[in-house]
Amino acid sequence: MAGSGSSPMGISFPSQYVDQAKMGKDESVGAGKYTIGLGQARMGFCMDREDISSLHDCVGTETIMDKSKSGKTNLMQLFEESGNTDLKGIDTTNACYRGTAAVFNAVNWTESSSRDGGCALVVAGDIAAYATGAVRNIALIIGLNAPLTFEGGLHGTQMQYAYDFHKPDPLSECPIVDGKLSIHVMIFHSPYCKLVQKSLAQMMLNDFLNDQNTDKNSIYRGGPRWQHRADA
Ligand SMILES: CC(=O)SCCNC(=O)CCNC(=O)[C@H](O)C(C)(C)COP(=O)(O)OP(=O)(O)OC[C@H]1O[C@@H](n2cnc3c(N)ncnc32)[C@H](O)[C@@H]1OP(=O)(O)O
Repeated sequence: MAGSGSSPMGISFPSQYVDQAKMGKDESVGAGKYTIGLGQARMGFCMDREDISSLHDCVGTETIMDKSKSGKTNLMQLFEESGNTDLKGIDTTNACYRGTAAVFNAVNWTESSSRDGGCALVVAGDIAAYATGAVRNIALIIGLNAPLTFEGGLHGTQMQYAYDFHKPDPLSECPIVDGKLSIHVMIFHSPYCKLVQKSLAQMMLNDFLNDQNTDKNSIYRGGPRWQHRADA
């Protein structure tokens, strides 16, 4: 069986955004804090007429609409015309990891005996219903013989107890986020672009350091330049 993975993929952002260079100037911290330091040009946000469902959220989410109704039921409206009600799966709700978990669940289902033909659809979205953060939504179709395949057994997981998201104030609708702690404990995630670049760079450096090949300097052309980081 050829590996399962993603075929078509779509990503959407709300049309409203805060220009990050302007925000830096307005806050008197300098344009570079957001554009260079956090690596982002625009930060999208929802208007008061939008919620996670208007972004077509379903399987993996951090944000449950009205904290009750499942996003999956909203997505089912897309299948009414075809009369297809036979769609398994439910919302997977968790902080940053919910979309990734939904993708792994879809890959596992695709490769399992539960699969009865067809593909899995993963729709992951987040409207960042807390004090700081950006809005995004992504949809993937997971199936067999996909051009972008997942290599089974090659991903690792690290889970630990942490208090970066919590809700100590019952009068507050939104949780409190300790951003510094969050980016420290969730090593490889994407609240802003620069963290993704840094995470990939660290991964490449680890690969370089662990590589036993004698000619690794030619394989990782930038590697030796960063050796000092490991030596420090
Ligand atoms: C579902 C989820 O995604 S959960 C994610 C939840 N977390 C979030 O949403 C994160 C929310 N954001 C935050 O908490 C904060 O904005 C943080 C933690 C990302 C940044 O903290 P702040 O104190 O505001 O910024 P800080 O002073 O650390 O500056 C950020 C970077 O910009 C750099 N910087 C600051 N000013 C400038 C400037 N003028 N020019 C260039 N770079 C600058 C800093 O050196 C720093 O770089 P570094 O991280 O490589 O050290």
